[in-house]
Amino acid sequence: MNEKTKILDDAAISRAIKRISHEILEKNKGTEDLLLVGIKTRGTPLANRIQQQIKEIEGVDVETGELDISLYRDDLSNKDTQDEATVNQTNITSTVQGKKVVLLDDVLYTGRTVRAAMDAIIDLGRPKTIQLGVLVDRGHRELPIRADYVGKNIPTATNEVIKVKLSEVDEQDEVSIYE
Ligand SMILES: O=P(O)(O)OC[C@H]1O[C@H](OP(=O)(O)OP(=O)(O)O)[C@H](O)[C@@H]1O
Ligand SMILES: O=c1cc[nH]c(=O)[nH]1
Repeated sequence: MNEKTKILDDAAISRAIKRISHEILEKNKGTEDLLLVGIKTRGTPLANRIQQQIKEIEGVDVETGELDISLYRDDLSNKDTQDEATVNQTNITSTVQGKKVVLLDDVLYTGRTVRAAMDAIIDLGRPKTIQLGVLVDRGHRELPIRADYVGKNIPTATNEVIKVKLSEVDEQDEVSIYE
């Protein structure tokens, strides 16, 4: 698989995260009852960076949590492959009851990971709302799911793959498209 185009560099990723942080505050009219939940792997640093931004803007430490969801997809280019997402681990120490939960992930594609994440949250209690923020929306949804906050919409072909790198996990911040 070869890198075709670099879509976002570290400055662009940083700007997108700052914008999303402001949008979360605007939509929710502040920080009250917010709970940021990162979907592993790279949704976790995304949630932490947004938490840091919100702290800088509002001076408030918003609660965070983490979900580990595996997607069993053997071949991204094979449309007939049966994908299923299962929750491996839930690391959410605060209650979700009455919270405004913001799920955060690096890439939104079929929507199956987010569907599993919503099921996991609802198993824990009744949040007031569940919202979704992603760094990249690459299209090709298989479920009626959309993101409330999007870093960048990147129309893709099904044989392409979006790779997000974040320095907490990878050596650098970068979003590229591979073919
Ligand atoms: O909308 P979907 O079709 O569910 O795809 C999106 C998911 O796929 C990727 O996760 P991946 O399973 O590659 O795990 P990783 O984040 O740990 O690399 C990505 O990080 C999203 O969580
Ligand atoms: O292209 C894709 C599809 C799902 N998940 C990714 O990280 N990239």
